[in-house]
Amino acid sequence: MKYISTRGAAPILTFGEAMMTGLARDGGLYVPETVPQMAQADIAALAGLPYEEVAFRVMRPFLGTTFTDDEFRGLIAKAYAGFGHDARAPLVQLGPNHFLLELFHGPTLAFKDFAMQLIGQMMQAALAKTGDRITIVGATSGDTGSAAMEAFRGLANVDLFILYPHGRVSEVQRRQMTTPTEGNVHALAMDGDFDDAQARVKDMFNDFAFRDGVRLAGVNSINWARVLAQVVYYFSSAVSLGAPHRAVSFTVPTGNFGDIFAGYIARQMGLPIEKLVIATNQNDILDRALRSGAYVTDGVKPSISPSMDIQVSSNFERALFDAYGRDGKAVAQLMAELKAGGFHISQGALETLRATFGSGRCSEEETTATIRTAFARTGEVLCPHSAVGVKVAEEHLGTAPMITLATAHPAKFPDAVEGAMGTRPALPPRMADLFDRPERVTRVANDLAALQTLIRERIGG
Ligand SMILES: Cc1ncc(COP(=O)(O)O)c(C=O)c1O
Ligand SMILES: N[C@@H](CCOP(=O)(O)O)C(=O)O
Repeated sequence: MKYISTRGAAPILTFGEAMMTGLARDGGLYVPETVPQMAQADIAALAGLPYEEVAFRVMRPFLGTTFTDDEFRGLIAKAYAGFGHDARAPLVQLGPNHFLLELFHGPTLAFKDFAMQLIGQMMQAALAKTGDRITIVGATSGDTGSAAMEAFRGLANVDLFILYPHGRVSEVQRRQMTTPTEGNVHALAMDGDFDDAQARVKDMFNDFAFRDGVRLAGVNSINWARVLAQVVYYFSSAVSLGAPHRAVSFTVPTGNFGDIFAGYIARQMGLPIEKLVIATNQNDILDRALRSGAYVTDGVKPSISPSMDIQVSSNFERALFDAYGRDGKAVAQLMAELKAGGFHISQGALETLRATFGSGRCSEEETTATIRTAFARTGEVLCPHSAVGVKVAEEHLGTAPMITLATAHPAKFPDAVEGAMGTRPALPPRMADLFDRPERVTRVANDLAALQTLIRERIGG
């Protein structure tokens, strides 16, 4: 199993190498050279299996020889042992043909835990074999950072730096990142928005002297292993609603396009998915791009669903790579144009994208109204991101059952939920003292050289 870059000019890697590499050295993102196919009988056989076994069967073909089967089963078991629901990703019914996939029962209450807990286990296992020490730098709009802190805190051979946009994450998210006491994890509150933070992380990867000097690794969804782990719950949920004998659709609250791209991979593997619907908040660049063909940034607007306040949607590059017939040069050209503000998707590529993806946008007012009405109708308390998904899904209901991804727990965004319903959702008991724990955070400027100096000093390099 080999991995190639979306820009076509980086070394071809194995799964294990791609996981430890993060961003490709030509600035692109790694994707499988060919996507393994799952036969209909093998998909049907997933019905009724524990989540961990589904995870093993779905991901195994992508791994090559990186882990033995026994090792991989052990890592999966450890990754999901701390989840607060036996089903790991339970489905609840919202309406006659509409289901909600609750992805917030992991340790930090967001879907990121599904991949981050596993990647934490896989990276530790890989590092134990080589004896290497790595520096992970990640950008977050709130959830990736908290999930990464939880997965990597206290590890002897990893230093983790998380850049989050100062003042633009919820208080619960911030405290999840600033209250871990372990010395190997570092919360950095940066001037700017998420796109700035993500750009600085990519700059660090593209500075080879720095990258090689600190042994840089990434845990954002630039890392293929992150995307792969998220493919699993598309299978587990679709099968429980009758796949492969019945097709389903998904609506995915979208920002960096990693989660919905995992659904795209599930579809490529053979899971019968009719439509994958991109749901955006007022940062609606992906919805506009799908409608008009113009992918043009116009500045991040802070919203009540802050984790999706993104304009430079990193993983869209992976979808463009396929839509352009896997032409790395064409993708490199589009990404160069994006640096200058935007690009136009060719008519052929746009039609290819539209054959798989639908899209919709949810305003701030609609998000608030959806939290309120969904609770009144179903008793389900939605986080604002999940509400964006539910609102857009309702506009796309068809004959196939619709599964909307509930990407975070409402207690991570108590202000938005209180604004809609008048009551504040409570944190789980294990986090009840989150607001009493001391915070540790460094304010940093949006300045690449200064960030690199800080990281080198902290790791003693
Ligand atoms: C709660 C929540 N919902 C949705 C998203 C969007 O997911 P993606 O960036 O994979 O599109 C994020 C951020 O990634 C998130 O944290
Ligand atoms: N919404 C994300 C943004 C980063 O996305 P990633 O999937 O690329 O890590 C967050 O919560 O940080």
